[in-house]
Amino acid sequence: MKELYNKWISSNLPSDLQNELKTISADEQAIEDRFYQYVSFGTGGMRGILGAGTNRINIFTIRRVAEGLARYIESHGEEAKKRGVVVAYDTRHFSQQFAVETAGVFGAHGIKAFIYKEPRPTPQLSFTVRELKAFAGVVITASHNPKQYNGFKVYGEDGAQLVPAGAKQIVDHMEKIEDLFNISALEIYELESQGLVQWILEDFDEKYQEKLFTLKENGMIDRMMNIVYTPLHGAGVVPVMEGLKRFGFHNVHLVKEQGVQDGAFPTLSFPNPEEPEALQYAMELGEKVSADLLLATDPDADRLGVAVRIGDRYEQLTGNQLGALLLHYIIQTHLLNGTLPIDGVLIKTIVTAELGAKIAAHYNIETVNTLTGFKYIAEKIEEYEKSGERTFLFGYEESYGYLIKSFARDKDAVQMALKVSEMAAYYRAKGKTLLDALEELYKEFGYHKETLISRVFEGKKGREQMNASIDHIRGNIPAEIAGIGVSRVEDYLASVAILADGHQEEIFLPKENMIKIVLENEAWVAIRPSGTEPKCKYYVGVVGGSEAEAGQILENIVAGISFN
Ligand SMILES: O=P(O)(O)OC[C@H]1O[C@H](O)[C@H](O)[C@@H](O)[C@@H]1O
Repeated sequence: MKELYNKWISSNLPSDLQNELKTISADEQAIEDRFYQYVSFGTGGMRGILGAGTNRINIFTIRRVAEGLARYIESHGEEAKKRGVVVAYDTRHFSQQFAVETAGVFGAHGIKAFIYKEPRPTPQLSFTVRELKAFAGVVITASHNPKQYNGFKVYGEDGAQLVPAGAKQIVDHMEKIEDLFNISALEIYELESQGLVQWILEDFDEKYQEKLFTLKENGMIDRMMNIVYTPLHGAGVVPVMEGLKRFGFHNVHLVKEQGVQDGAFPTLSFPNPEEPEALQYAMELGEKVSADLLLATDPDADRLGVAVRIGDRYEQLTGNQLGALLLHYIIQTHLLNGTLPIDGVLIKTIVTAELGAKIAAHYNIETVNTLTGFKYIAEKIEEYEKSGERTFLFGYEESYGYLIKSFARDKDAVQMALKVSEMAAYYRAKGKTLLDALEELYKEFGYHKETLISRVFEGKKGREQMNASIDHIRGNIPAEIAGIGVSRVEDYLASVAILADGHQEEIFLPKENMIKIVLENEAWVAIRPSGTEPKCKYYVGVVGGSEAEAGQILENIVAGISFN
């Protein structure tokens, strides 16, 4: 470890990295943490803490992944190189610099880069890859992680994040790179003079807006809806504000403090719309202006958080709730317009609640479940589009990711900010809030309640402990939880589901270290290691005949799970 450290500190490093390494010269643990591995390439590409070392995000580890991707593109021939790569970035520290660095590495391979001049959302990048028929896409972002993080997401030619098979090829190329201080990268003036870079912005803003506008449904809806929007210092601000205006919403209030693009995220510690803290400024402004609806997008605007006014306070919706509401609304508008496809399909992840699936079934719409990660939803969209087998209606996951129109192939918080506003206005015109609409769904399909419990397992040792803990669960499946019998156990690593009578069914999904236990009362518990954070995630979902009953069942099940 010390050898690597010495190699780094004696290299020509930018001063911030040099200083960081100097200050930890006597701290073995800090050195080990920075050098014991390369930042891994997981669920959403490469994501990690900014700083010096192989296990940090810095220009060298960025060049390494860019080089791996460049070699992967090269392996697909001249045509792929010419089609090039679209590069976008969010507002984080170093995001723009890393984007330019990435283009420099591509340039050294003769691969053309189309770079956004300003921070733009991840779904806009996805759209642009498709629009330009580029071979790949990159977004420099760490999504909703805190300010200390950054990362590198990779997109394929269909505009979707790479699934493991593609990612593995890039990792194989990365592993063959011997010296990360020796990766060639062209300077920007060289890229420009050789025609290897094209800056993009307004044209694609406009094209994206035109596509977004296709989401707008006709009909009389209440345009006076009072909306507060916060981009949480991120890239959502331009397209969301413009899109809302074009949709006809004029009573929109931007949270000014968080409308400022700033990678320090000075007003909050987690720019994650799942966190109640992320909506705090929006709630304060909402109270001042009496807003009906609060919207929050994360720094790369792929996730959307929503809160609804109830009396003198705001209630935040969960991803499961908003997903179910959106699906129901989409189906209703299709029914009104007579456009509901007979082969329509809802795509959701296995850790997403079943309310959406029940609504879909009620309207004879099939639900397809995928592994966790929007990339798997996108993979299915592509598959159905190519085969013509089914018509994509809606895709969503509990972690605040949703997509309606497939011009983007990642969760799109911009599409959703517009659609949720339209949906809220539609209900408002009927004298209802989104919470009223949700209550109606609960009455019809049962009160669904979910929770997510995370246990942190830091470092190398932590990962081993976490895997051991999941293995332990796998080997000791209980016969009941909180007195309720187990009816089905799904082991996604063994690709098998075992029913209470011992009957077995094969699971046709890629293997993943995940277990789902389904109980006799429709409740379920799923356990999986996070692919983006050092955490083990326990997802729990229940159904009850009333809000109180569902709450009680949930409480009992959580108390009945043994977290060893
Ligand atoms: O649960 P993790 O592996 O940490 O991933 C966290 C989230 O990352 C992305 O946003 C994926 O699209 C989600 O499906 C996933 O829930």
